[in-house]
Amino acid sequence: MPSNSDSVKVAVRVRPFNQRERNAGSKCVISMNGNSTTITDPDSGQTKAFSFDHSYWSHDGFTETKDGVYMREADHYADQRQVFSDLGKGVLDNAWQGYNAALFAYGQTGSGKSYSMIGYGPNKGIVPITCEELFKVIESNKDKDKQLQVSFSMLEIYNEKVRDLLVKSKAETGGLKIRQDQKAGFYVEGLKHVPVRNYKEIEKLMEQGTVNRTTASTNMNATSSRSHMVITIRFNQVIMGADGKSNTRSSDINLVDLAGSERSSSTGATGDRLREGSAINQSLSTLGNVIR
Ligand SMILES: Nc1ncnc2c1ncn2[C@@H]1O[C@H](COP(=O)(O)OP(=O)(O)OP(=O)(O)O)[C@@H](O)[C@H]1O
Repeated sequence: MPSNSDSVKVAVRVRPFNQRERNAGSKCVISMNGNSTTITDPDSGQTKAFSFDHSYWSHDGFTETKDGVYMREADHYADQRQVFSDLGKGVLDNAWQGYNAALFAYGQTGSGKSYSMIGYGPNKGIVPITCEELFKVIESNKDKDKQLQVSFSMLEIYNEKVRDLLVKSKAETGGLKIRQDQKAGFYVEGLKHVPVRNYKEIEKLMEQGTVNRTTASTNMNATSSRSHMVITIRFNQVIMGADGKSNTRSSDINLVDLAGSERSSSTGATGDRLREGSAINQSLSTLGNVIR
């Protein structure tokens, strides 16, 4: 990360109630003011405020068009574009300067991670908007001495096993190996990095990967992701020098949609779902330790 910006930024987002919460007559205990998020204990009325780099209110203040687009109606509503402008854009700017960047979506199951990262239907999330914006700039490049190359990979970690989401067949056992190289750092052996020439190609790969990703319905979320997903956009800028030698500036943008933490009593998980849930919770707590 460049030294003139904070190396870590944290944002929270509150989504609208889902059907289950509406049926239960739930009351919203979160309020937001600027970057501050306040939680109120519904019994005692006690409040606790937290400050983040961004607090996004997406609970209400919008209408849904007949095409299914969530449109801002009130000023306080944070739409997908705004979340991209604050978070995805910084990641892109860093990539242009040759820095690696990572964006994680973390939260309880059903809290809206996949919605923010990938999006549903016409409400595109950070990942597709970032890719779209990247290619807009690439396509406007008129510098003949600068070649811009992009490749795309997409993997999931399901029950502690790494699987390439751009490969259709689900290997019964095994999974890809994570290795460490002195120069390249950590990498996944055998993972496909597909060269892409335009946004349409990325969109197609992303659709394919999303279909291959393991999801299932639980009591908490009808479209619950049962795996952690990592999309890597590798961006190379090959710059021709006056001496005829080329210089490559390379950066990886890692976009991570984690599986949600869950309580088996709330998700109603048994069998496979329970096994997945316990792998998810264990790996999230390990990730927490690593970050700490
Ligand atoms: N900001 C939002 N605006 C409107 N709807 C949202 C928003 N965030 C989430 N939703 C809706 O809430 C539901 C759950 O969201 P999502 O699938 O993104 O959760 P998740 O955190 O990825 O869950 P899991 O960890 O179980 O995969 C979806 O139907 C999604 O469309």
